[in-house]
Amino acid sequence: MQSNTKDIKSVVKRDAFEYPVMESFYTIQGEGKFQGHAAYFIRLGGCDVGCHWCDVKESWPVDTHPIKTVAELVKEASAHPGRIVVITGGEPLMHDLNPLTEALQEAGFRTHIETSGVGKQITGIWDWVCFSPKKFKEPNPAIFPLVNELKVVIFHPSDIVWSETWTNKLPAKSLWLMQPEWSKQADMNPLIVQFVKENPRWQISVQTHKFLQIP
Ligand SMILES: C[S@@+](CC[C@H](N)C(=O)[O-])C[C@H]1O[C@@H](n2cnc3c(N)ncnc32)[C@H](O)[C@@H]1O
Ligand SMILES: Nc1nc2[nH]cc(C(=O)O)c2c(=O)[nH]1
Ligand code: SF4
Ligand SMILES: [Mg+2]
Repeated sequence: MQSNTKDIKSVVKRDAFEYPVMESFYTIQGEGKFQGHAAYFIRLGGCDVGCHWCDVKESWPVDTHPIKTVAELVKEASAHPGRIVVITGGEPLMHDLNPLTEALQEAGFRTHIETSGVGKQITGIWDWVCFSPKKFKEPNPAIFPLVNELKVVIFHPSDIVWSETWTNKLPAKSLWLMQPEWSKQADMNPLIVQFVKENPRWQISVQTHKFLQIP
């Protein structure tokens, strides 16, 4: 009885936990292994990594976005039939993702994250971790054993060589993807195609949602 009361209290507290949310939307995962699958995206505000080619710079401020609770986010996601929730940003690891991911999994969702790995702590319970390291800020090495897919954005030919510096840190089963920076496709695609043909452990990820003109 005592412990039951305590459990209810901790769930109420968890469901009241708050996040800054730039936007949330039901769409098709455009990138990586789950490309083509329906998913609910939650884009949290806040990022201090500073990628000059970032396609969502509006997400960078941490304190200008509407605040939502775990309960509100789970309810919104539950309004759609898809059972994957992708937590992205901004840099989602700026926040404690344990309350949100715990509640989402309890509600029957798969929890996926898009992250640069930059954060003091690696929080959350994950079914799929997409790790996209950046030259502009070192990731927290605690993420390495959790990585399911490495996704390196290729802006310059030197990024192809740099991509290979990450692979030996990651689980043997992880997928290795190169994704052309959106504005550099004409120059980077031929190089990536050539590289993957010669190094078939690697795969290409393109931002298919942008071709489909969906969020
Ligand atoms: C906007 S970020 C948010 C999540 C996290 N901050 C990160 O960088 O992984 C989501 C994904 O988009 C990629 N991305 C951002 N801008 C891009 C661009 N201009 N071209 C290609 N990929 C891009 C990131 O590398 C990341 O894999
Ligand atoms: N459709 C769609 N797929 C995505 N995959 C990763 C995205 C992201 O911005 O994290 C993204 C996005 O913004 N839209
Ligand atoms: S880490 Fe992600 S959100 Fe932050 S600037 Fe880079 S691409 Fe954008
Ligand atoms: Mg995006």
